[in-house]
Amino acid sequence: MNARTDLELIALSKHYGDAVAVDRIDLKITGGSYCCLLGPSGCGKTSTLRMIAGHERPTDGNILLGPREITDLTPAQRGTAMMFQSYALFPHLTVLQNVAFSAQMKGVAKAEREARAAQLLDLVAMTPYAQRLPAALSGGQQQRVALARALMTQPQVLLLDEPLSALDPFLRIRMRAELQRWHRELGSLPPGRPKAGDTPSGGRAQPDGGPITFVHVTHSQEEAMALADLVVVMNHGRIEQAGPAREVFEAPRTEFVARFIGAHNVFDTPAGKVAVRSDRCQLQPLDATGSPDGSGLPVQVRAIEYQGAQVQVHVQRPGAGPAAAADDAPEGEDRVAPWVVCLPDARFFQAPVQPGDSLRLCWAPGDAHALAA
Ligand SMILES: Nc1ncnc2c1ncn2[C@@H]1O[C@H](COP(=O)(O)OP(=O)(O)OP(=O)(O)O)[C@@H](O)[C@H]1O
Repeated sequence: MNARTDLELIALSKHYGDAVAVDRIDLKITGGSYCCLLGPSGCGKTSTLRMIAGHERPTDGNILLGPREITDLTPAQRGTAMMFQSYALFPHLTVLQNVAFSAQMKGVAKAEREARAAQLLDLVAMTPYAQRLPAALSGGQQQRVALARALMTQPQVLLLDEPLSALDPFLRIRMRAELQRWHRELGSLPPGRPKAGDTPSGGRAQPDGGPITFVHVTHSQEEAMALADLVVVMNHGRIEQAGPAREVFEAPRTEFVARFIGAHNVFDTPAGKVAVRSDRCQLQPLDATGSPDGSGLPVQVRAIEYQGAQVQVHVQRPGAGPAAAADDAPEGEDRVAPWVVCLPDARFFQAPVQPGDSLRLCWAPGDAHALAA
């Protein structure tokens, strides 16, 4: 990786009056990687992104891009570009003119800026729409144009604020694959030939057609896991955990991460709280001995959800009423009971269970992952 383009946040904070939106976060994002900032509403993701972009002034801390301190630079000087949630295209300009606009403002010659804009429209598969106005495009098409426009400044870091949230679920999944492909292909694009005087002080983005870093804000764990090399889980302005998607899923550090990333159950044990993946939990007859180490607890089936390839069995402590179950459900999750056992459909239908059945929920000791207190 190109050490020149690592993005580093050092003790970065943002306060709005008395409210602490971002609380002394430290984060290093390797140049060329795909990073997702993930967390519930209000956890400080957008504030962090806006500070990197230069749209929000940090209360404290520093931002480095490669060897450059960019904390106090203007957005245009940083080597970053932001793609906004509302694609904010100019309605009276064609697609090509929208993409070429920033270069036009900098005085880049028409032929040169349109050649670069055409190259980016090709990347996002929008060449046939170059002469259309934004109003004649679908949401997904507008998003592609917005992306091409952000890339026109040849940023070292592309900042994406909930880029898929306005799309329908099918398009969202398609665009996920597209984002991955664009991220991969951008590093191999020729850098273009900006005119002398066209470059911001301190260096030009993608100076050698090198890797581009994507920083993508989302509240969807599924999106983050599908896209990111580096998943950064935030809560109350702090980073709860940062690591590769698989590491965060396999070894959530805290109860918050285990619950937010989903597909985990959290249990109180004499040794402290542990997380166990829902697909590693098992249901046995109540009189079974449980796990080899004797772990496991009596539960009652509360609901069953058939999901095709798998079946989710929602369970709770025996006798706990619906209200108790709802209280136990983690914030932001719509579970009907505190724990979920996720079974392959074939296994479930070999020995189906019913709501009201009393069973033992257990797990292998090696599948229990200790959580930080
Ligand atoms: N301009 C502002 N003035 C005052 N408080 C703000 C401002 N912008 C954000 N906040 C507060 O800072 C906290 C973090 O907000 P931020 O937008 O960074 O969170 P987020 O994780 O991006 O949330 P969402 O997913 O809802 O966009 C929230 O409590 C929010 O209300």
